[in-house]
Amino acid sequence: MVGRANKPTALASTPGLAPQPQVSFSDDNSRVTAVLPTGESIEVLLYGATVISWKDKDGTEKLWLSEAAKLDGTKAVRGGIPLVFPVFGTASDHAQTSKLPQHGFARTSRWEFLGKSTSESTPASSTAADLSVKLDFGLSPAALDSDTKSKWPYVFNMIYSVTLSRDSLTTSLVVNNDDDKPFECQLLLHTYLRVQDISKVEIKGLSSATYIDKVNGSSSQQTQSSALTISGETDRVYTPATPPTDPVSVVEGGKTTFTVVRDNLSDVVVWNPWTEKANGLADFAPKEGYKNMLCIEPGSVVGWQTLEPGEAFEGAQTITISN
Ligand SMILES: O=P(O)(O)OC[C@H]1O[C@@H](O)[C@H](O)[C@@H](O)[C@@H]1O
Repeated sequence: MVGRANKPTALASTPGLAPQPQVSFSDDNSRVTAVLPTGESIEVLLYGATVISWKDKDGTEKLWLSEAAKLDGTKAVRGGIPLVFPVFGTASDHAQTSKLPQHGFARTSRWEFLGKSTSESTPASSTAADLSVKLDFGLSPAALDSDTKSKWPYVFNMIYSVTLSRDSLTTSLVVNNDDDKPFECQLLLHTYLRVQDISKVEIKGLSSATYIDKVNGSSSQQTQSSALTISGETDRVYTPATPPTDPVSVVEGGKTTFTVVRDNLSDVVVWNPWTEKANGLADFAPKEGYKNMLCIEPGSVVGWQTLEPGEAFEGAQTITISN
């Protein structure tokens, strides 16, 4: 455990040198916040290691968080970036995870804050160094309740790293199998992006990708023919054929607002509940909020990752904003 502090603190600068701009930081034992000297900020709940806020230098929120989201640890957070592990949705036909609730237990477990670190980079366009901050969180069976442990009795260890830079947010999840038997898992970064007006949004980078449409319940694969627009309930699991480094971008009113680059995550879920589904979700508010959100969820959810004893799987996303 590193650096518990109740009041905001600034990370130390090098002794003997003029004081440098610093990252300010606070940890009140239920949420961790970090603010770059240039104004960008993030806030992460220990419950679920859920990123609940990401603001740019002007204080503009980039993630959508429901006004009715429970932040007290009684329910998975509706908004931000909940973590899905070890099962996406429910999987009654998959023996190892069949007893687990929807989207598994990572988003409803209390994670441990492991520590923070900063790094500097000098962009080509500037001589001043930019700071970024990385926050690390950990989860292992020790933090699970006995009911969850009985439903998923594997010894594992996960590290989730959240890195805030001036124009981007990277979230990276590493799963280690510390057991003496293999286990199978799925994982997903369930990112709720904030948009101004969903009717003006186009999602690019999925053209020619195959997908399963969960709204019509069909298990047959379809192929995306052009940029995707959202005009009704949308719940699709895409598996782009392109390398995962090819970005998925969100374009609003003709301007690219988010670019999502995946690392080692082959699938992308696109979800918007639209009117009826949003009405049915007690923690979704305001009910018109579906117009201001779009879930772009990089993951590994089609099929299963098998981890042998001692093996690890790492997947990450980097979301870049254009101002
Ligand atoms: O209400 P939950 O459990 O947070 O899930 C929200 C949505 O999450 C998406 O990832 C799923 O594809 C949807 O089917 C689901 O409705």
